[in-house]
Amino acid sequence: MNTARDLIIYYFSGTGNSKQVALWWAEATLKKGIAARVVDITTVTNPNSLEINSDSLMLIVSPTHGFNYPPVTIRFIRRLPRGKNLVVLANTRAGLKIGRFITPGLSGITFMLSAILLLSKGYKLGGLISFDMPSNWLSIHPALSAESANYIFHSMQQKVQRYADKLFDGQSVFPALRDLIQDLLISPVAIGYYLAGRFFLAKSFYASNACTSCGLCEKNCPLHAIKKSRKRPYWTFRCESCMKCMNSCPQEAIQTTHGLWVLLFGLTFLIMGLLQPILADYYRTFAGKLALFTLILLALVAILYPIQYVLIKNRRINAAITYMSLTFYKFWGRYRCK
Ligand SMILES: Cc1cc2nc3c(=O)[nH]c(=O)nc-3n(C[C@H](O)[C@H](O)[C@H](O)COP(=O)(O)O)c2cc1C
Repeated sequence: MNTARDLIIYYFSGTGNSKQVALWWAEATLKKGIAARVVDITTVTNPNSLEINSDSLMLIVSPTHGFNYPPVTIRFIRRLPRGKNLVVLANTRAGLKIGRFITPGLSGITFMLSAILLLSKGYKLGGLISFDMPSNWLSIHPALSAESANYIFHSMQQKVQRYADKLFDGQSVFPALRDLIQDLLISPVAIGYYLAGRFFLAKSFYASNACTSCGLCEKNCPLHAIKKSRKRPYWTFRCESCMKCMNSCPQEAIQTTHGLWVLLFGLTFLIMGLLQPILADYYRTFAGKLALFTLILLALVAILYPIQYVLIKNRRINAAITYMSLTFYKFWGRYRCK
């Protein structure tokens, strides 16, 4: 039997999946007669000053973004005080339903990096568990149907109960280790996303003509990444693409600029071609080419996003960009965690 006197659950959640998993854990823990507390990490201003009882069991739940915990979660773990507590790491991933099967998402370096950070602070690892919740990554795929999402929900709630039972019976709860090989294989992409990809994605959002300037996206952004200028939302580089804004906008006015992605990639390749005679040394290796491509792409994003922001105030230009956004079309839908 695990001897923890209570469970403290720290979570980050964009669209509600990780929050839901945190709440299921609290419920399962309370059923065992053990106290449970659920804390949203975005409400903790200084993790370093947290006073955590040495015999409390800790659970951290967060989505996976680009095969890693998002920066907000890593920052939280990095800033935790030193401690000797047992910590269980959990992530929620992109689950899809095919027939009766729930296909697993990919964790990449999610657990490796966080485990190293925690162990270096003196914590002990009590478990590593992934929960394949309905995918919320609507910049790249349409929303799951309500029926598929409900099926996945039901299955993951049972998984929480199963692992809570095991954990409090003192059994090993490291099922995520089974994914180690595929996680190691995907780790270069995880590093690439963390260093560069997320900045590109953060600048793919804009508000279409349907925006009523209600301010909800700005008010509810967990990372305070949206600013409003002349009544329209503007996404800063603080954005971690958690999808809360897009999935909860009452007008479904927040879109991803898919059409402009194509133009942006085209422009980046064009500049790469023009620079080749000058920077021939960088073109000799794949790593050199990739680094250059990424730098040019990010520089273009930084320059063109403010220009796009001004241009989309023109209703015709806005409409043209919107017709090139897959997220605008009805079939794409939105993901709302129930
Ligand atoms: C920007 C972004 C990146 C994502 N990357 C991954 C990933 O690498 N692997 C994965 O399995 N799921 C990935 N997902 C899916 C989410 O991790 C998953 O839907 C999660 O349950 C969302 O949790 P939340 O509702 O608490 O924010 C990604 C989602 C987003 C928005």
